Amino acid sequence: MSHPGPSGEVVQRTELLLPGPAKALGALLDVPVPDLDRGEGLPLLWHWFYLLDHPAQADLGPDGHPVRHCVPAPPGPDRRRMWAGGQVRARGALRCGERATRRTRVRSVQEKQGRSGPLTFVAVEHLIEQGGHVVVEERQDIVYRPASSANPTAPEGAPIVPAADGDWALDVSPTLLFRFSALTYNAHRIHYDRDYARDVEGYPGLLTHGPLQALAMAEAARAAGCGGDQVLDYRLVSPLFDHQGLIARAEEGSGETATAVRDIHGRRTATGTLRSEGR
Ligand SMILES: CC(C)(COP(=O)(O)OP(=O)(O)OC[C@H]1O[C@@H](n2cnc3c(N)ncnc32)[C@H](O)[C@@H]1OP(=O)(O)O)[C@@H](O)C(=O)NCCC(=O)NCCSC(=O)C[C@](C)(O)C(=O)O
Repeated sequence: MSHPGPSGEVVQRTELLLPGPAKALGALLDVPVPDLDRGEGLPLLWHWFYLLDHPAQADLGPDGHPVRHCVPAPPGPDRRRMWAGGQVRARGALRCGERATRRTRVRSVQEKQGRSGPLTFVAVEHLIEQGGHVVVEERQDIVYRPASSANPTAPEGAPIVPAADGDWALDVSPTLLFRFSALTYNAHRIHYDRDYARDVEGYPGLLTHGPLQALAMAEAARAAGCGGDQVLDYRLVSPLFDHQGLIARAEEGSGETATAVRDIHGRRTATGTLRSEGR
């Protein structure tokens, strides 16, 4: 692996993809693991469990994310990092049993004014190559907010909206969030340290990871048989806390599959569309 450098630099990592992370994800989400020896490659978004950065403990900041020798680096001190959305395009099969290389760089930094205050959006590009071809092309939108920004509150007393036929539901417990953090080597404390999430960042509970919600949308589409879609565009539109459940749904339309995540009260927390390049 090349040593992580400052923003603008390309950070590269190569490894042999082993079956372990895919099997661990299957067990965590109770989803079918495809044939890892002879199959068509890993399902959409399963690359998130491979080619992970391993920052030095000494480089972690107070929120558990690295503050130096990392891409992206936070745009300033005392910022609150969130995963805001992104786009993932599968351009070929990513297979276990073969080496793969990921190249990462910051594509753009944009300052915006949101309802909740100033927002710095950092678009991070990841390209994964295997066998001489780019097989996964991804943009991750990471947002940084000042510590003084207004935080959402959890709606109280709203009626429960039960899961319907075809919904894909997860019980979001601290153990699920902890195991997802461990599988992605993500030490961000908002997902497992309730005291920190409440007292320092001001959230009413542990936050459900953005990638976990995106994965739920992709898995809902896979379970619904909306097969073959290779491009996912998604946004995390509102924080989802650990006591609020996670219910994903995917519905195939004429040009694309619409997908979303809601909490047990019906509040939408993520939206996405899946499409094939050819449709
Ligand atoms: C993103 C928040 C702060 C915007 O907050 P807001 O409501 O203040 O924004 P807004 O007023 O709706 O929009 C302002 C501007 O931002 C843009 N915008 C607005 N939303 C997005 C988006 N998603 N992606 C890209 N752009 C976005 C929007 O289009 C607009 O741009 P414009 O002025 O040009 O029109 C707010 O919607 C929010 O809190 N979303 C939920 C975030 C969340 O819960 N993420 C998952 C948990 S954090 C996590 O998983 C972390 C992890 C894994 O540990 C890790 O660090 O990597």
